[in-house]
Amino acid sequence: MVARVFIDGEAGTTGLQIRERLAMRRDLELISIPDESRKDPAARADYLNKADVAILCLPDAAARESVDLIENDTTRVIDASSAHRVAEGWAYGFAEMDPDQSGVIAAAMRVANPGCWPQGLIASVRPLVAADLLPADFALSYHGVSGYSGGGKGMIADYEGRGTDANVFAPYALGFNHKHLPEMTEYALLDSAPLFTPSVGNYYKGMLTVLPLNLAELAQAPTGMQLHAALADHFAGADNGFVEVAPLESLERADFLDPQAVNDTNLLRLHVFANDARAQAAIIAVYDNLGKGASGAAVQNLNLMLGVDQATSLAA
Ligand SMILES: NC(=O)C1=CN([C@@H]2O[C@H](COP(=O)(O)OP(=O)(O)OC[C@H]3O[C@@H](n4cnc5c(N)ncnc54)[C@H](OP(=O)(O)O)[C@@H]3O)[C@@H](O)[C@H]2O)C=CC1
Ligand SMILES: CC(=O)N[C@@H](CCC(=O)OP(=O)(O)O)C(=O)O
Repeated sequence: MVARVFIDGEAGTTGLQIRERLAMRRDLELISIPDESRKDPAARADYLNKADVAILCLPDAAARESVDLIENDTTRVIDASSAHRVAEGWAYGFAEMDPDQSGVIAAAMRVANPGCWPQGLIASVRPLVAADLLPADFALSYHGVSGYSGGGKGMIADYEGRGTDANVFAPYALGFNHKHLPEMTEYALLDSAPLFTPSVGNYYKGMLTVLPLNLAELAQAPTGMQLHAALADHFAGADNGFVEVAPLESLERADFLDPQAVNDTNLLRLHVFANDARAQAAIIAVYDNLGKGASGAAVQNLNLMLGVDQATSLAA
């Protein structure tokens, strides 16, 4: 059976990228709403209800509306917005998060695609808490830089309008209340939210996140080798995994740490750096905000839900 896939919000940044990634697929039929009715709830309801899988690439309120417009019990949903990431009845769409998470996604009717910032944190922290190397109440800070496409069409137009006059590096969320905090706390297995200071750079896409670890605060500080081994073991077992762990390093400079290093792929690459004598370490994640951070992850989840092999179908 050829699955019918509807992208609600296909004219947006994430939606367009998903459409491009699916354009050559013969195992599914992309059903597209006419441009003039793309914001008409009645027309959207029609497409949502005739789709086998609906991928929501919308602001949160519109994504909630789409779910309410589904009247049957057959349309499966992948929501790229942050509306349902900690909601009851939704599977969290980070397939490599746990060994059985890809199976949970494969069986789900409702999948919440992860936020771009949470993925770097969850990949860096969850395996360490699960392995008892970090306590759940450890005070963490987390920062990083994202290309401006992370803010969607509005931010793209703003940055491209200002060109080289736009800030090269712009910290934000300095009210310390970013909307990703609940999702980060829950799936990184933390007792409370990290101190999160994201920033936007004046380039289109690609992310680099940093989790500094002041391990001297722990009675039993894990070594860099222990941190690295826990992450490498965790992600070595992931089915269809797109998380890679680079070799353990202790470097003054690392030119390969470029937020754009894995653009146009679905990879999330983790790097571990440590100085055991000081009991200090940092875990750095590099990924494409429109790849593993959004559209690539949505296609990965779609493949899991349709039982399609990632290697042959996820071109990126
Ligand atoms: N960009 C990224 O890196 C990431 C984005 N996401 C999430 O994905 C979702 C989409 O983001 P993104 O693609 O960046 O955003 P964009 O602003 O680029 O696209 C959103 C699209 O939704 C359309 N839209 C808005 N309201 C409605 C409505 N009521 N009915 C139908 N369509 C509507 C917009 O229309 P119009 O074209 O007229 O504005 C636009 O085309 C968001 O929830 C975002 O938070 C998640 C992870 C990363
Ligand atoms: C650079 C930038 O502004 N990024 C967005 C997050 C993009 C993303 O992850 O989207 P969701 O919010 O749907 O998860 C922000 O921080 O709000």
